[in-house]
Amino acid sequence: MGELLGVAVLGAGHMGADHIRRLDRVVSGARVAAVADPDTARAEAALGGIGGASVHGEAEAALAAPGVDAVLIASPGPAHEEALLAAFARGLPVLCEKPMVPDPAGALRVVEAEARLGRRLAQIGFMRRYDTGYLRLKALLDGGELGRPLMLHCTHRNVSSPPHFTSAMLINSSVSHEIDAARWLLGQELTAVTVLRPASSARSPEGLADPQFVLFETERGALVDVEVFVNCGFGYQVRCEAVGETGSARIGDDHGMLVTARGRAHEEVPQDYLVRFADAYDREVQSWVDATRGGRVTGPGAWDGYAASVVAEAGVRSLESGGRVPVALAPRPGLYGPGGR
Ligand SMILES: NC(=O)C1=CN([C@@H]2O[C@H](COP(=O)(O)OP(=O)(O)OC[C@H]3O[C@@H](n4cnc5c(N)ncnc54)[C@H](O)[C@@H]3O)[C@@H](O)[C@H]2O)C=CC1
Ligand SMILES: O=C1[C@@H](O)[C@H](O)[C@@H](O)[C@H](O)[C@H]1O
Repeated sequence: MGELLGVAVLGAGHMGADHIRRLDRVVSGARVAAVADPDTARAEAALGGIGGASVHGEAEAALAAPGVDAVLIASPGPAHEEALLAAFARGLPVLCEKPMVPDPAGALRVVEAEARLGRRLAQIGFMRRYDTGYLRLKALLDGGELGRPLMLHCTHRNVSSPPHFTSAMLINSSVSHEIDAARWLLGQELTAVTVLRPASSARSPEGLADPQFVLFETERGALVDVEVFVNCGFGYQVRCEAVGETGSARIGDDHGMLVTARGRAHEEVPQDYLVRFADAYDREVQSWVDATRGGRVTGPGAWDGYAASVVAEAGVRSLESGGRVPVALAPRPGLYGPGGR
């Protein structure tokens, strides 16, 4: 490694471009060494003239480029397994956007490959673990301030969904964040899932089951409900209320600016995740760079990515059947420790 961690960014779309900007201008200790995207013009545009970075049409070529010490995967979910395994084969540390691998069998292959290496290389991009509100909620829960946790009530609304979005992606892309946040906040595995379909919004694309209502059960009897609505049209809203035996706490109402002008006051509502979670992404990537430069892996790992995929897949089956679907995780390899979350 040179003075700075040389990062290969795979995928230069919305998230990839934002991470390239972040690595170049926000985070310290790293530089963009290579970018791969089948759309090389998009990769060039995302780089926007950043010097010293090579552009490639294939991920493998970026991993092999000079000066690459680590990898940030921001390609679409189905491309993640191949990229993760290629990074492992080269011994490169990885920050992989969620979902780690949408298909649980593929996610398990990633866990097994990392376990065979005998050391952790992957951090998964569940950035809510770096959001100030979520961190405060976690501290309250861990400190026993709310008593034994009984319920989490979650809201996840997007202004609109991208054209390729499917009904399953409301769960395995959007709700994957609540799945990870619930496991982390409660320190419990999710054991069953039931998905209900209210009437779809007339504003949502034809055929998309949107909104959905998702109910998770946990291993110690808590319940987690999630309203997910990805074409709500009115704002990006992510809320979470924890209810315990002795108190409750809610996050997600205090984002945006309070504007007072011409005798009226209104609050600005963020329109997307890049605004709402900007600080969390910054902290996530800085923390990954710092840990990687120190030869460590911290934050959510491959086991968390795998667990999220299994729970999400159970959710998709419940969406299709309308019934309650139990969650069955494979045995956890020793590499991930007994807590694993
Ligand atoms: N943490 C978060 O809040 C968010 C995470 N994401 C995740 O980030 C990832 C990317 O999402 P977006 O940027 O929204 O998608 P996007 O569609 O805007 O960009 C994906 C890019 O990857 C490129 N690509 C396709 N196959 C590739 C391959 N094999 N190797 C390298 N590049 C490839 C595409 O040409 C495209 O430029 C997904 O996993 C998504 O779930 C997306 C939005 C927010
Ligand atoms: O990860 C994300 C997107 O992929 C997903 O599609 C959105 O619903 C989430 O709000 C966003 O954080």
